[in-house]
Amino acid sequence: MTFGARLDKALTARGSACIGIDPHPALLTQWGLVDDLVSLERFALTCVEAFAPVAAVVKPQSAFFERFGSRGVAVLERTIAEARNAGALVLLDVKRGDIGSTMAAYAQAYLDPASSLAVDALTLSPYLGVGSLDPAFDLAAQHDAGVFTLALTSNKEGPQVQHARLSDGRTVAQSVIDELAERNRDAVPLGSFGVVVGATIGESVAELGELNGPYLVPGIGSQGGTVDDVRRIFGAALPAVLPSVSREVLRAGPDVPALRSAAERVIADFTFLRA
Ligand SMILES: O=c1ccn([C@@H]2O[C@H](COP(=O)(O)O)[C@@H](O)[C@H]2O)c(=O)[nH]1
Repeated sequence: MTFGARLDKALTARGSACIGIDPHPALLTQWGLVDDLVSLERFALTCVEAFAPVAAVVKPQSAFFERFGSRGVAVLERTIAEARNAGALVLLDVKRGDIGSTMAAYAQAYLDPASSLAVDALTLSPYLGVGSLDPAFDLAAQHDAGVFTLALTSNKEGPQVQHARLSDGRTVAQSVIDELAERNRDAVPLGSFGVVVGATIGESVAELGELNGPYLVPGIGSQGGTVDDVRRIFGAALPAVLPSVSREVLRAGPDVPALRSAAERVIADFTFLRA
């Protein structure tokens, strides 16, 4: 089954929410942990226990694992494996992007099922040109995995690049979405090639109705984005929206039932997406 089909099924069964696993140093401290590898593992596996049985998607942020070097990456591998075993789709937020020949190696790392870092989907950055990501798109298609390519990010610096206009008048963000839409053409019920559109973007400078793929929507909660922002930005595309929340939920830890309740509140807030 393609990633798009698996995601569609998971969103129907579990509700539309992606819960982030972001072991920020400040959150480790707030949880009464210290900033070390043992705490990283405790934090990540507590998140898996709380979220993976109920959330459609969990999203580990690779940076917070990589900062501990190879042993942090080993914790990430265990986090990915345990979350998938518990029934969640795992979307790794790692924002890779490089020239095509190097991109092929990144793709192998995250999308080849034989890799210890293999995930259901990952995030990609298109700013070496969307075509440079083709090796990842091709491997994702080969292994029924998914990708989410940055289009309109939630940070305030994004518009400088993403709102720029091409010679044909389209914004850069629109051109990214259009290339992914081409990859999703004819996919049923949902394509596997998603884009990232933040809840904090204000008015969209891109047409969001034609992707036929999922929208990963970060920026909700700690960055100021709201449920109403999501409703306003996406219009007819709302059923394909995957809202993503990290710190707002993680602050409920380290108690597993409290973390799960916080995740379930996010799921409940977004039931309207597929009502
Ligand atoms: O445009 C983007 C793309 C990715 N992110 C990532 O999502 C989470 C957001 O965390 P919160 O605590 O919910 O703010 C984080 O991992 C970012 O790297 C994003 O925020 N915006």
